[in-house]
Amino acid sequence: MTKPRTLYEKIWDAHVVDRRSDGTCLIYIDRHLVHEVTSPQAFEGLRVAGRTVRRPDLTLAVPDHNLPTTARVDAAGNPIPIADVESAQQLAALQANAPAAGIRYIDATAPEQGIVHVVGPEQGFSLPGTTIVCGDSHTAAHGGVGALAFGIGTSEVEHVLATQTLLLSQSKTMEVRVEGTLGFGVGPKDVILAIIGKIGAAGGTGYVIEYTGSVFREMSIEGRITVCNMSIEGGARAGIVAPDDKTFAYLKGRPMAPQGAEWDQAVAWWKTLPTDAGATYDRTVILDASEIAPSLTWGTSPEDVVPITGIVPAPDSFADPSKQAAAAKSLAYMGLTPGTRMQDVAVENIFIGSCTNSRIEDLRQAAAIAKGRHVAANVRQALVVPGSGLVKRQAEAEGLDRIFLDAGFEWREPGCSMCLAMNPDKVPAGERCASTSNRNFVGRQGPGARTHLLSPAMAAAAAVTGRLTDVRELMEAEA
Ligand SMILES: CC(C)[C@H](C(=O)O)[C@@H](O)C(=O)O
Ligand code: SF4
Repeated sequence: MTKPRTLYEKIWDAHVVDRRSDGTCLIYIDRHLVHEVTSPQAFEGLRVAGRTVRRPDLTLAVPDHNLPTTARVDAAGNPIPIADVESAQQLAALQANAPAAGIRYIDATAPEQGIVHVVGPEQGFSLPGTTIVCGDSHTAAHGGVGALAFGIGTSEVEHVLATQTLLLSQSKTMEVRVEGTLGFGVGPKDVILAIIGKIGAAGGTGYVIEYTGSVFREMSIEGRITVCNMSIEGGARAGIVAPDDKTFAYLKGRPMAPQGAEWDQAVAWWKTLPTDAGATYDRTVILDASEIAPSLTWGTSPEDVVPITGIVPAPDSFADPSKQAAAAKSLAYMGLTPGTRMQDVAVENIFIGSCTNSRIEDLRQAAAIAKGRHVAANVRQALVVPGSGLVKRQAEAEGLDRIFLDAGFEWREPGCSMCLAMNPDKVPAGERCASTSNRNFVGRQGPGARTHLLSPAMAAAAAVTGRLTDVRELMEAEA
């Protein structure tokens, strides 16, 4: 009998091309996603070395980070030039490099354009049991469809373009099990914030996390992608949920998914992937679903998590002296006083978007709160940025754009937007943003910007009240 293995170990073993004496392995890469920020130097490296792209058919390129989210074509249908010189250069490089290498390139003006981590699963490019890389730390998102997916650096991007392989050491395995039923108003974003709050921003270092338990079995694929997306914020190399019937139903018929007999063969293999009974993980962390509240961050690390019913913590409430110092610094940057109720904190900016929370389900949840209400007078920017053109169209078909526009939100074109300050969407210095993105680092949304990470429903609730708000109050009001 073969030794029982975890999901991660099965995918790893299936992709080993060569084992080196030092324990590292050459791993075959099934899928490579490419965006404009981390690819120009990689393509340039290939050119200088006189190398070509080995498997352009396994590579997909789409611009997202540097694109403004305002209209992309003028009234005559011509592309509107990008004002920022560096952004324009990176975008032009991708637009030239990808097609020249025979790589499918989704243009900024195409309906399928979107954030690379939204586009992959949506196109059926990201599949269970595959190894997926991208020069982007949030590649772990694709673990939501049962892929082993992780971010790589620009030199590795070049290596994968040239060889379709990567030299890696195997990670340790961590099981994060959440059993039980999530409470009213609690969703995937609250679950991952609670997990990171528990394990810490470095807690996953050296591990690939498998999310197990009834909460993830019952969770939609969109929700699983949200959870896996933020694995990196818990320090992990990747996060993954075992593929199941929900995964297969989500992927079936997507443009780049296998069809016909190939589909049946693929499903048969995917069904063998879940962790075997008796397999062991290097570490297991257990959370009780009923103890997870609608959550958000107060500081500048994704581990700085409190329930919305909580208060801004005092630095001396932390045991570890280095955490005490970090908390004091965070609070100064965030302009917060210990003891303040989170719900008394006013916000001037709202961002609903990013590869964490810009899929259709996210927009539906935000719209359910925005419906029939209006953005508060003290809120100066309230952006809703769909993760892709296809999400945008679907939302429009469902009338969600009207709900947001009537409520005073802006309805934008797809892209990374205010998640990071690499395009015109920024939070002004000293202002606060209720954001559905995944990073609350100093300066992340613009120099001096103060970020509170939370769910789409909580962001919409903050928009209509003008302060951080327990979404359950607005949901109860509806009932
Ligand atoms: C620009 C890119 C390389 C970066 C990443 O690696 O994640 C960005 O997507 C981010 O979220 O910070
Ligand atoms: S949306 Fe944010 S986290 Fe996601 S890829 Fe873009 S910049 Fe990175």
